[in-house]
Parts: sequence; C-alpha cells; structure tokens
Amino acid sequence: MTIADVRVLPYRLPLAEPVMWNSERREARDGLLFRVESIGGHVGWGDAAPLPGFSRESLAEAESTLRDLGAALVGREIDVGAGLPGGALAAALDAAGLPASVRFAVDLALLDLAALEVGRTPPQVLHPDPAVVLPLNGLVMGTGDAAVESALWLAKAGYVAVKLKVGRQRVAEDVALVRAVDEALPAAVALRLDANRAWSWDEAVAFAEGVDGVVLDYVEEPLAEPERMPELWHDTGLPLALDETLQEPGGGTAIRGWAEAAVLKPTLLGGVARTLALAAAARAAGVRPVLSAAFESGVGLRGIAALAAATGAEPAGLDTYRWLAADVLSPLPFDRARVDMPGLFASPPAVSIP
Ligand SMILES: O=C(O)CCC(=O)C1=CC=C[C@@H](O)[C@@H]1C(=O)O
Ligand SMILES: [Mg+2]
Repeated sequence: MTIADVRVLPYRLPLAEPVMWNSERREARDGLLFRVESIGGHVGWGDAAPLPGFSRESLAEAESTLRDLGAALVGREIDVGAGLPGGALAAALDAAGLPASVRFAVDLALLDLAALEVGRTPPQVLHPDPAVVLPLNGLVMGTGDAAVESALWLAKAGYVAVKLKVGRQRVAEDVALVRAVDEALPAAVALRLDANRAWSWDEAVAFAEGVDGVVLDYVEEPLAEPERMPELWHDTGLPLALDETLQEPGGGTAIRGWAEAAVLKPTLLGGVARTLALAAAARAAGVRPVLSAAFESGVGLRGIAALAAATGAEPAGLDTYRWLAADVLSPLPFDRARVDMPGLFASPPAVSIP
C-alpha cells in the first residue's frame, strides 16, 4: 500500500472529574490523533497521549516527532504488514528510538490500516483466535465510604474485577478500606490494588499483615524500592504485579515467576510490538498479562482493547474511559463492564475532535 496522507490532530478532552498527575490537578486530557490514509482511501488511526508524571516525553516532543515521522511516511510504498511486529518498517522504527507514546500512535495507525487492507479486524490481524468478549477492570480513585460505594456500583454494573488505589493514606486506613471493600464485594469480583510505589518495606509488610485472609487478585508496584518485590512476595505471600518497572529500560527482565501479573500500558511501554513481546514473555513465565490504559482517547482505548483481545481475556484496565467527559469517537467505543469485540470493530471509527 502507498501512504497518501498523514495528519497529526491535537485534542483536549475535558475530564468528568479532576485527576492528579505529577502532583498537578488536571481537568483535561491532551493528546494527538495520528491519521494515516492509504491511496486506496483506507484510514488508520493512532493516539499519542503522553501521561504527565508517567511518560518520559512531553506533549510538545511527541507532537514534533510525530509530525516529522508523518512527513517521512507520505508517498512511501509499504507492505501491508510492514508496521506489524517483525515487519520491515517496525525494525526501522525500533532503530529510531521513538518516544513511547509516539511509537504507540504509529503502530496503532499502521495496524488499523493493515486490518482494513486485508479485510480483518485489528485483533484478528494480531491473533488467529482473539477474545470475543473482553471483560474490563473497574477503576476506583477515591478513599473511604465513597470508594466502597464506587466498588459496589462497579460490581452491580457487572465488572468482574475492581482496582483500588492504595498508598495515599496511612497503612491502617488502607487496611480498613481494603477490608471494607472486600466485605462489600461479591466473592466473584476480583480485588486489585495499586500502590504506585508508595510504601517503604515496613509499610508494605504491615499492610500484608493487616489484610491477612483477604483474597487479593494482586497489588501493583507496592514498594518505593521495587527491586525488593520478589523478597516481599517470598516473605508475605502477597500477590504482586509489575507496572512502572516494565516501563524502565530493561524492565522486561523483571518478569519472573514470583510476579502474579504484568500490567502492560502500550502508551508507556512504546507500542504494539513491544507490548506483545512483554505479553509473550509474561505468559512464558506463568505471569498474567493485563492490558491497561493511560487515560487515552477512545482511539487509543480501541487499540488497547485490540491488544487485550489478542493476548487473552484478562479483565483489561480500560475503565479510564469513564473519566472522559467528551471523546473523539462517536458512538463511544464501549460504556459497559464488558466489550463486545466484533461489535467494537464492526465499522471504522467515526472520529471527530470536540
Ligand atoms: O489499570 C487500570 O485499570 C487503569 C489505568 C490506571 O490505573 C493507571 C494508568 C496510568 C497511571 C496511573 O494512574 C494508573 C496506574 O498506575 O496503573
Ligand atoms: Mg499501576
């Protein structure tokens, strides 16, 4: 196929409620859509949305890199699979060392385009038998009674897993919150926690002792000293998940049998091929790959859903969608606890920037 036109379209989406990123209160989410059109008239969409405090690149860096790349792609003749894992263009993009969010946008647009060219859906391009129904992980941001109520609301709405943020209050308060949520939730709903490296060793051990008897699906990145996670698992039995560790250079080597899950965020990891490689490494080590969002627009979330469906049917961290008060997609790519994958990809996305 020949690339006829490439556009970089900045967006700013209002958030339904403010979120703290990088110790700053944000009321909107900024990102860039990457639109790639082939001479046949097919259009592939990608999303570059650096997350403040988590991404290494700024939005301005992402935008200038994406514009340069777009200019270099126009007029090029590429094989349909060139941008996919193992493809010729993928190797050149690897060598370019692009910012993670930029690489995700490019990978996603080329995957979208490849799917249209061969008459399949993106998950079908990535896997011969992708998941048909994708369960989502419900996200709870607050603490106290409000958090217990949100968790209950999510369970009633049909979410099969709920993730609570911990490490933002005293350990005793976190223990009380986790116990209250555990009591309120039906046993079939998995309880996940995320401490974002907030705890010292002693705090993590005190937490593990405090929640003894509570069945946890896993705790993401409990320790300020992340290299001690295997020791924490060994000493306490707390099931642990890797997240931030995987985003660091060489972080994939941390995927070992002690970990329960690997949380994979393509926007922060650097695209489709890298995410799929980490998912394969996780499976090989007996670690569950859990695809997750970094508060992208519907275009990015649609792509992460494709990756999740191609790597299994673990409840995916796409509930960030509920934080967007407006989106670039209409209708919404999903608004429930489960995504009907064939439905999501039944037609090309209708994109417009609000
Ligand atoms: O993992 C999920 O279910 C949703 C995404 C999510 O919780 C996060 C995305 C990006 C940064 C953080 O706010 C947080 C995380 O650390 O996992
Ligand atoms: Mg996390």
